[in-house]
Amino acid sequence: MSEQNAHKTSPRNVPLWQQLQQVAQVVQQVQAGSSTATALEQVPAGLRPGVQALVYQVLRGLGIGRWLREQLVPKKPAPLLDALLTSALVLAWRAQPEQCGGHAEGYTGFTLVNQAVEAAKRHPRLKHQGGLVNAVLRRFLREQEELEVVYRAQSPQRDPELLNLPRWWWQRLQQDYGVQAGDIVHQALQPAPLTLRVNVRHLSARDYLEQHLRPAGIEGILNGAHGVTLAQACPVQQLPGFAEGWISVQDAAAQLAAPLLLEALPQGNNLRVLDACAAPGGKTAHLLELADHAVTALDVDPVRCQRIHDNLQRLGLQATVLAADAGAPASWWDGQPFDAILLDAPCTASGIVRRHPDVPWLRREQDVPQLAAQQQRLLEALWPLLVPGGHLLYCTCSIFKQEGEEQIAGFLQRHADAVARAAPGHLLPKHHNKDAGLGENGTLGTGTASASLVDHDGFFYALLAKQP
Ligand SMILES: C[S@@+](CC[C@H](N)C(=O)[O-])C[C@H]1O[C@@H](n2cnc3c(N)ncnc32)[C@H](O)[C@@H]1O
Repeated sequence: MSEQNAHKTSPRNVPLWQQLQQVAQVVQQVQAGSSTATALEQVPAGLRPGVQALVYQVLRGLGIGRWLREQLVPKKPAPLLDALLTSALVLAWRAQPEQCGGHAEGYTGFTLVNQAVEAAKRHPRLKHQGGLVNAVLRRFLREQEELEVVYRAQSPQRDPELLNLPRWWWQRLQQDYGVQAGDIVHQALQPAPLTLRVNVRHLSARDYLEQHLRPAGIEGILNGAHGVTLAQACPVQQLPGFAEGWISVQDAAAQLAAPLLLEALPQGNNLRVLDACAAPGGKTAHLLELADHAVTALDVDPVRCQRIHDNLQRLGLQATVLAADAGAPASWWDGQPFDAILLDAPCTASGIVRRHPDVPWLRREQDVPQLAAQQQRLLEALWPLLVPGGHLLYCTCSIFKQEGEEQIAGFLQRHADAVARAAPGHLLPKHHNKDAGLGENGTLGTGTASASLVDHDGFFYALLAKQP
């Protein structure tokens, strides 16, 4: 279920207090280190879409929520009560002065507070805390203006949104991007739209939009060479041609990978292409939609390899799928060099916070150097597998420079036979209809490939040619 429409499919007769109980449960688990997706699996299916929408809204305001809870209840409550109070405070804060926007639309701050109190009273583990929840939230309603003044005064640039990410994250963005950091946070805290990749083996993105979506009453815009971004998200299974393999869900920045690599290759078919970190197979499939090459799709996780199979099957495409560690080629490589390698390396995912607002709260500061070391290990292990004259496209869905620009600068220093070709470098998240003017950034970037993107996540691309 996409986020945008999730609340609309919730049964209207589910009272808010019941949803808030589930929200508190999920937020408690995320605060304890679980991903939102895993925590949502325990929510009854009928409640899940609406609960997900509220949870995402809470996560996008978690910095404010935690601060408010600390002001109002300085001694940290037990985890579930803490999660209920924090969630209710975020939603009520967002509702000010009278009405809550976004996914909790239609609820006033007073309704939210009443329903949060009800959620506590009717919960077996919180029923004795109803009085406390009532007192805390009503005090918030009385004091919210003063609280906002204090919070704003101590926020970087007096902008409360900037602390809706962990402080170390904000500091890293400032270190990497200086004055642009604030814009990046604002873009990252917006919900992402649903973007489709159209399979050009069947039809063009324009034909799909004009001949299939619009006649069905579904509005969208072209986004990049093969992308369509929908005005309103909906379940993809309901879209024309999904079962037939016409479309896949893929952010527009991720759709740059396959064309960037293929455009660097000589004309012809059946070149040996390695997709080294391939699951669930989005970029593998795009490569195969665009060209007839012999693609090996590798992933260390056998369960995720099954998803590559499933995706290729739906799209009617074929690759050799291997479950193996790309960093240990001795265990899987047949000794024949590859003409091209795509390394979509594991990373912090700092570029896709729009879609996964739990990411900043699950990551720890020390993950950045650890993942950078893993990326370096993969680059070093794969470079010898590339034929002289071949190309390696390195990408991550991170905007942290240690995982992008700095990673590649170090690689180029260590490898005299590697040359950086034109590639977008760091792409910063960009929301359609926002004129913040964010675009490419970084010394390695050229920006041409991304010029036609109207909305996309943050990403990094570097294209390396191996000197013959
Ligand atoms: C960013 S995701 C790849 C997304 C994929 N390229 C797509 O477009 O659908 C990174 C993947 O790297 C895999 N991975 C992590 N370490 C790996 C390793 N040492 N060897 C191979 N795959 C690895 C993870 O299991 C994960 O599926």
